[in-house]
Amino acid sequence: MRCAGDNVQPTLHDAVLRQARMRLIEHGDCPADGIDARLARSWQRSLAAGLSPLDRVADSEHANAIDLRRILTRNHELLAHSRPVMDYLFDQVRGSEGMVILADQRGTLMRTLGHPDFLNKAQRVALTSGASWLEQHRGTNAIGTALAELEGVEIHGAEHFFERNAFLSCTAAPIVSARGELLGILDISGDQRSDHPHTLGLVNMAARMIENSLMLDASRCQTRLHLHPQREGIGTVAEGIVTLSDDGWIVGANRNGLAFLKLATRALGAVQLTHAMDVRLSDLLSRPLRSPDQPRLVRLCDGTELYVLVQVAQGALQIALPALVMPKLDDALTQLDTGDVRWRSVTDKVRRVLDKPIPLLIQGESGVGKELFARAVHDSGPRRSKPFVAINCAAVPENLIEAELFGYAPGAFTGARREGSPGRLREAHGGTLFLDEVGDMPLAMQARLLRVLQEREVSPLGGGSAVAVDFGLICATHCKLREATELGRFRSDLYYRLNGLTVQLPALRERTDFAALTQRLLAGLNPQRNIHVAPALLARLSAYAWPGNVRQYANALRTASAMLEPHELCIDWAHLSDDLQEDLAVQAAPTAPQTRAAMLSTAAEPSQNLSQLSRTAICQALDGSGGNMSQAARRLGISRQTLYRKLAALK
Ligand SMILES: Nc1ncnc2c1ncn2[C@@H]1O[C@H](COP(=O)(O)OP(=O)(O)OP(=O)(O)O)[C@@H](O)[C@H]1O
Repeated sequence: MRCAGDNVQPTLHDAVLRQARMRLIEHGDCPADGIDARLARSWQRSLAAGLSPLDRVADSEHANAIDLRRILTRNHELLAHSRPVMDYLFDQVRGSEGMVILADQRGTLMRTLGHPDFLNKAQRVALTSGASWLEQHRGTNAIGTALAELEGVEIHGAEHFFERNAFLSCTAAPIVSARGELLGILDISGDQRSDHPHTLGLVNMAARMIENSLMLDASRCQTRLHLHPQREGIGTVAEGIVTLSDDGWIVGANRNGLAFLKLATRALGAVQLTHAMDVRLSDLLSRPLRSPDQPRLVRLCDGTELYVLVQVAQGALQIALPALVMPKLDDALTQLDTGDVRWRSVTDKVRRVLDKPIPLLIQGESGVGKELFARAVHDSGPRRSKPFVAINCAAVPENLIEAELFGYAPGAFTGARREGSPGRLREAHGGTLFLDEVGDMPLAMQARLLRVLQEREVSPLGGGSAVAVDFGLICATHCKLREATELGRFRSDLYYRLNGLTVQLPALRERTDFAALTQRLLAGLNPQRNIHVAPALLARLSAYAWPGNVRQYANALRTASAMLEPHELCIDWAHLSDDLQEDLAVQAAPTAPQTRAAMLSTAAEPSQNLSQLSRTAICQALDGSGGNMSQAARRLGISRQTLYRKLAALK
């Protein structure tokens, strides 16, 4: 077995391998020494999955046509960017009767290109679209083992766990996104007699080409840095690529980008470029205006020199070059933007209507920040010096909402203030009226509101002359208002009046800026202290579903911050409340480090319900601690008593 980064070494000596294999078949165990450590780990994982070298694989490990179509649709971008590279790769291996394979992040084969002579043999061992090549289904194999080890691997002949795969020689490399998420696996397989020592290098390079192509496509509207220690390295497959948010955070990078800047994946979204490079952002971004296409020499903070070619996005110019281009755009909307793609696209749309009399309808689950966003819209627009009046339509009792909104004349009803009330709509005059949970407004009130919006004047309850009002209108709802109109719960004429521009804020579990958002929340909660979350915990938090969205997460961080000793700056398991610890523990504890996307997609698998996930996590923790209950409980982050309780519930 050879792995990425290894010097090309001779494969395992045949005799040692044969002996180890005999032991595997005859005694069902794997020798601790003599064979490559990664191979031993993989054989052990295969044994732990209950496989035996002479097994046949169940047909159920093959996606049906509908599932396969779903997988292909979900991965259409990966497939599109892989296609030219796979075709090129196939040209290179055509002579050696091999095949080129693309699998998704769960090891399901999505596209195979093969020599007709070899395809027949491949079909017999299910090297065909739809088949799962996860280690737990097919034992040690390049695709499954590359997924488990998250690096490029070669598996030759008898190194395969299943006897029936021993005629194969396979080489696979992971493909990861600019945010470090595992996207899929690229593989070259062939007859083991035609194995070539350079295949691992070829597959690794092809995977890098696919990653770069995906990244360049996805970052068309972002500021991008192309880096290399040599000027001529820029533009080659060996270049580093880094993307920046408009205010200078490093939000994406290919592997070489991270390596050149000496950063780990967890730095994405959490580190400003100026912390990695000894350069001012405005200086770096102004240079391309003067001399486009000219790389410049830049020093990292440790003195290392790199050539950098900058491709500037429009927004970044606005942020970084106030004097050169336009006034500084550091408003409330910018401050809320921590790099999530959907959040940013909502912000961009809203900016276009900021100074226009177009009502805004904000949709999103409870706690995603709809009111915060509405306030930021107000604070960033031309009405910012006038009042922002927020009314929660679900919270005001139905019999009071009319008086609350429209005001009333003196003595209009029993219990009313003697001097009357102007009502919240008039309070909002000149500024912005924010109607939260507008979908919960009683139908009678909807008719009155519609009249006010049409006539632009308010008549107080109990008489008095109508008063002209002028306000910007922002509404928010956690339900889809269009559906409420179809059910007759919301007037469609009012819906069309409110719905000038409708935007949907993403749920926390869908956001791609978890690390940056965490830093922003922590900075807001603890302005005097530079508190951060331990990287392993951050990965678990980012994989959690957060049903209460940012509200729930901000509260969890507030509590955890309060648990820190005065000298502590790092939030870890021990600082979380017990219920959150338990919630995090029941989400699957992966055997290999997985990324947020991989974990989310595992969580989204309908066949894996919560109790199955809980069972998996507990079994893995017990396995990993050799049955030691205290150790397993610590791994899961729960008490020993809770572990006993959960085990009893599983029986
Ligand atoms: N991007 C963010 N940065 C900082 N805090 C946030 C962010 N988003 C939400 N919050 C915090 O989360 C909490 C909920 O936000 P908000 O009230 O705006 O959500 P909402 O979507 O209007 O919720 P609901 O639908 O339940 O009214 C607030 O305490 C807010 O400060």
